[in-house]
Amino acid sequence: MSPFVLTDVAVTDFVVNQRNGVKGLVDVMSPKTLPSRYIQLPEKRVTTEKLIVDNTKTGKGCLPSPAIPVIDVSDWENPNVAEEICEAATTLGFFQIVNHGVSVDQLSDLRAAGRGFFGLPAEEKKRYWKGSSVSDTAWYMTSFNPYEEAKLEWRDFIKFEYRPNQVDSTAMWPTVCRDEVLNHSHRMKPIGKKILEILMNNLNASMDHYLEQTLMGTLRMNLNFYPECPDPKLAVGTGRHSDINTLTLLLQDDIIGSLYARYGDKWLHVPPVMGAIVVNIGDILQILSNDRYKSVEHVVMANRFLSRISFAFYCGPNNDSIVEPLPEVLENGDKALYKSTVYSDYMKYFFERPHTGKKTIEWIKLP
Ligand SMILES: O=C(O)CCC(=O)C(=O)O
Ligand SMILES: [Fe+2]
Repeated sequence: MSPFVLTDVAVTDFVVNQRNGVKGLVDVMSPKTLPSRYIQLPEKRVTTEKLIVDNTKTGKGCLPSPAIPVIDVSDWENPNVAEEICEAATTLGFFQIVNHGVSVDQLSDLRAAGRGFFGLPAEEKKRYWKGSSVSDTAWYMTSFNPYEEAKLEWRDFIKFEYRPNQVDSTAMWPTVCRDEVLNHSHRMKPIGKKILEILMNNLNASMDHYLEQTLMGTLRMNLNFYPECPDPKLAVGTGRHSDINTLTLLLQDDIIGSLYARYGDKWLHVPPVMGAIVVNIGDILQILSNDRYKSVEHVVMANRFLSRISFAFYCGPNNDSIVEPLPEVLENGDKALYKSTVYSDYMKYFFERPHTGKKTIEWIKLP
């Protein structure tokens, strides 16, 4: 029996104000039903009728279901690789890559280190709470923006920001995962660069120093933790959003598939593939390419019996970068679809609100 009644006020106080996170709630109170603070409005839930069913397995329907492509990148110079990447970026906005050079063991070590962080005593994790973190480049938080959200997301996370020129910026990162997080970013950065080069090449834009600063001048990583949830159908792990960067390289759990990408008015499963990295296009690539590349909404469901961890490596612009459609994509006389925006303003708009689908990019869309 829970020692407290899990009213909205009590949950907010324990999870947010006392900084225990949703993992703290599960560890200490083991709720048998979903507290109402987490019961999403029906339109925010991902229910089975909104999922795309794989009709190749059921034998129903005549058209095959779309599927997120899995691209073998063992030879980056193979023209098929560029073709498949550009095709996925212009259609589904999501693909997975395999044979990228990071081993299954290295990925498992990262997962173990990430679980190590979330498994720390609450008092230890609280030291990183956003707004009063002991590190100015690492913040721990629950949900997404709990001070603005009507309902909370069933997730805790820690965000790391890489500042290459600031020598000791990682000194205060949690030692339980610092080296693995740093190693992972060193492995992901060249992969992100390769993919961005391919995507820019396809737009006839050359990746000079200036463009590189806009595409990947700032690198960040989110470690997301989704505890077991008493009623996943009513909750959401990460709410509907598109990423506000250029490119995300995501390591998801190797067994539990909880990530869904928008396809029409339905949700398409992004299944776990052994050793794969999920890649998705962010809003800034959609803006730079004037809608040639698609930043696709996605959502993460919670799970009943198992916790899940994911690692999102984000390539994005520097705060003072101006984002706008590239001259190369407007050369043929196309009208710019987005107004010029300073990236820090774009981020502010996103982070000041709850997760709300594609609202941020719509905000700068020209009439
Ligand atoms: O947990 C996941 O699979 C995805 C998380 C996500 O969308 C994000 O961190 O931007
Ligand atoms: Fe995302």
